[in-house]
Amino acid sequence: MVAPPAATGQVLLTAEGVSKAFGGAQALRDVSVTIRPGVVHGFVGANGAGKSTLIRILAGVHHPDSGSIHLDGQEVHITTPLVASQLGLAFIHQEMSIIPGWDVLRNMALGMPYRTRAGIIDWKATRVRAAAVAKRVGIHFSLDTLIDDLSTADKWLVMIARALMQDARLIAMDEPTASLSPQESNRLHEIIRELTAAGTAVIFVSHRLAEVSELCEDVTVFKDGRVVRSAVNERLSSHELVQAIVGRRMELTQRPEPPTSVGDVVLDARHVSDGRMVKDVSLQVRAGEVVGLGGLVGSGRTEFARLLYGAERMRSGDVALPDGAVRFAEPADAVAMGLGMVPEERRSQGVFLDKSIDFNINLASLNSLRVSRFVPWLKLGVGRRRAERLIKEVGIKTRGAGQPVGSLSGGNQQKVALARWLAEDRKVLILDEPSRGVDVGARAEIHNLIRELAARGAAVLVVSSDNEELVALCDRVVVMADGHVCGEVVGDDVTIQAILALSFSRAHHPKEVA
Ligand SMILES: Nc1ncnc2c1ncn2[C@@H]1O[C@H](COP(=O)(O)OP(=O)(O)OP(=O)(O)O)[C@@H](O)[C@H]1O
Repeated sequence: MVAPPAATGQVLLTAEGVSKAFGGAQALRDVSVTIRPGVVHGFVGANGAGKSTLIRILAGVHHPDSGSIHLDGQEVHITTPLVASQLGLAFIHQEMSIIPGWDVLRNMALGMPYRTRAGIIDWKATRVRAAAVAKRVGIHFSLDTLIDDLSTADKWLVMIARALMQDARLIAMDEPTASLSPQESNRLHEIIRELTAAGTAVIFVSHRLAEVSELCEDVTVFKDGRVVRSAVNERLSSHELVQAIVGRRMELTQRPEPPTSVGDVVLDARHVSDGRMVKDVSLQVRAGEVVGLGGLVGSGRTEFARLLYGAERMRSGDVALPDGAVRFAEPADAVAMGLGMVPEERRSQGVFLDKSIDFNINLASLNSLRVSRFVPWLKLGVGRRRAERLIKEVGIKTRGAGQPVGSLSGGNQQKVALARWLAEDRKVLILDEPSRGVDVGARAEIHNLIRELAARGAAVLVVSSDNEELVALCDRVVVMADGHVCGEVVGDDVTIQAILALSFSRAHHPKEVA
């Protein structure tokens, strides 16, 4: 197959007829893509469709089984990440390659040929260049700031600055906005527009189809390792993108049916504070209810959820479950008491990457697999069948239950983190960003599963920065700002506008002294 011709202008890079298999799994089949200079090119597709695999091939991390790559019309063999970098190709992934403990300057300079004077790194010259690049991407903090002290959005800026330090001609960004607030995403979009205006090509991977539609002039849609649509100089609407990705029309944001029966309060948090980010928060969730917790980044939502399941210590306040007041020292205690949780940081807190899907799914419900209370054996066959059933129900794209979670695509790892809590009925589920990185079709499936769990009597608290998700999923949404609960919307009043209005409601109040 020949790369689709760019309708207008020049061509920077083409991949032609690229195929790649991992073991028995065909990740890419005869894929062709054309990247134009100065253009934002969106890569979209379901989880496991092959987007990251193509990017890793361009980055020199994987090698194609067949096919070719041309840069400026010349065939190139990107055998290692160093070759990619020398060719002017830069890559920024979700799990950013920042060096903790280093300052911004050293993180920006990483990977570029250091300027040396008499064999010693010339930090003075490096700093001058870094300062110019930092200004270009709108870095407003000192280059001496410790990288660990930056927000995710600011770390992205540092990564973009690093790419520019290397004079990158193409920057591929894998889900850059997945962890950013709408405001931070808008700022990143502006920077991307400036980069492309100056001639840099950008590959932009995202499951947020509205932003792809707005930002990307060219789009490639992947499905099951193939390209199913290449749009050149043509903006596809969100609906057109959904149709290409899932192969059918789908409503994007619909309110859920109201619950048929809501029971007693199951999770009762009163006056919870951590002395820092969470200030006197009270919230109740009843059996059968899906309650959303919204607010801007930094509002204290995630911190509050982490206090509830024992990942952080409460300074004051009470949390009660039906069996009485609880104060968990660690998440394992919460799990033993019938809580389930999907933490925000999936890769570091949610799943064991080197272990199989089977192991990860059954991890929280090992007790139910014991042959008897007195025998330390497990009914492994039961566990395996349970894992296989859930793989089907949640739609995890895999070769089988024995596959290590680390070799799944990002969105499929998230599905495993969620499936663990579907293995057994949980009284309370706390889900932080449950569909981050999950494709549009699977997202709807995950939402259905969460609603089903609630219908079976679970009390569900969903923390999300994605207001569309809160509208599509929750019966009621509590909004936090500045560490406080600043309001609540219920039923038909749950709209994106109402959540946003509440999120900003404290913005003009003077900050309290904690
Ligand atoms: N290192 C690997 N070993 C085995 N299989 C792999 C490896 N990397 C990717 N795969 C498989 O290749 C397929 C394509 O995965 P890829 O990561 O490219 O998908 P993706 O479109 O980026 O998905 P997502 O949106 O979830 O990030 C998946 O089935 C995945 O399990």
